[in-house]
Amino acid sequence: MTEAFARAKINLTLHVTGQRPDGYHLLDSLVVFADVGDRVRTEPAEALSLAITGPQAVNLPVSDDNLVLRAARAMGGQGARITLEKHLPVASGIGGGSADAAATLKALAELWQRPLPEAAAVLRLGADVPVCLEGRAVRMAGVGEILEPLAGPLPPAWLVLANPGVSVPTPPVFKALARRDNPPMPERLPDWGSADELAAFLAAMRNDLEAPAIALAPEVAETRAALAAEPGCLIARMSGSGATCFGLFAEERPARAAAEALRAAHPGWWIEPARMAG
Ligand SMILES: C[C@](O)(CO)[C@H](O)COP(=O)(O)OP(=O)(O)OC[C@H]1O[C@@H](n2ccc(N)nc2=O)[C@H](O)[C@@H]1O
Ligand SMILES: Nc1ncnc2c1ncn2[C@@H]1O[C@H](COP(=O)(O)OP(=O)(O)OP(=O)(O)O)[C@@H](O)[C@H]1O
Repeated sequence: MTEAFARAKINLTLHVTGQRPDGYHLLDSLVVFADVGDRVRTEPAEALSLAITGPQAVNLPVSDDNLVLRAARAMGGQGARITLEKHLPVASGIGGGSADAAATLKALAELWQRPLPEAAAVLRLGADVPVCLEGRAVRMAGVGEILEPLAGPLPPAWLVLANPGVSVPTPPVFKALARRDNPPMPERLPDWGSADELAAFLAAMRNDLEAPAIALAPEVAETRAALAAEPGCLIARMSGSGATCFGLFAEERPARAAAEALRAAHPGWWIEPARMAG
């Protein structure tokens, strides 16, 4: 049996800087990971099969186009019994499907003793799959295929992730963008010495998909404001194409307290405190 962890991907910034002739958008994004996610387990079997368990399984019926099965097919046509333990909300801007695809590639590469698919095939699974396969903080550019390491390690920090329970499909959010030629981040990213310094940098940056996402799902604005109002929250913003928002905290204790308070105030929301992972 092999197993891989599919960590949530968080876009601390997401600048949309252009559009390719094929319609895909050019991005400039500071991507980190949060220590919360799905689990992919694989066992040898004659045929390829998928079972989905876990608290979010109710929102993801097994289908042939599940990213786990698409990833397995991209690895070659052998058999395996795959179990996906689903914790991340579906279509929520934290790359759950992409993280599952990347975890499946890793778990099957080990089970089948085969190499990973070539970069183009990985990207075809989804724009976020290359960064999820990389699995550490990077500056992401192109349509998601250019991954630049950061100058130094990220400062220790905690994230509180909050999703108001609305699923937001990605294509309409890109479509609703007012401008597609927004400025990128500075050419050189600073070497942040603390969570406060990181927050100050983020405050001058953007997620360009936030305004179009709020136009489609106004709950995003409420979620961001609820996080921002929690004591110790240094900055709050939407991740990816939404609707999940993150709050950045310097310490574990206020992050956990914020998550508890938000759960009490919004029983229908998905809320998780997690260490920010570099
Ligand atoms: C918004 C982000 O989450 C930021 O990390 C990603 O760019 C989206 O990654 P993803 O969900 O893996 O995206 P895909 O499944 O490849 O694409 C979904 C849809 O999003 C749009 N899309 C995605 C990535 C990109 N660079 N430009 C786009 O315009 C396209 O309409 C595409 O049909
Ligand atoms: N294993 C999977 N987990 C989640 N969604 C999946 C999976 N396989 C296929 N999908 C489909 O992919 C779509 C996007 O799911 P995902 O959870 O990755 O979105 P997201 O969090 O918005 O991603 P991103 O941050 O990359 O935009 C959903 O509509 C879902 O039906």
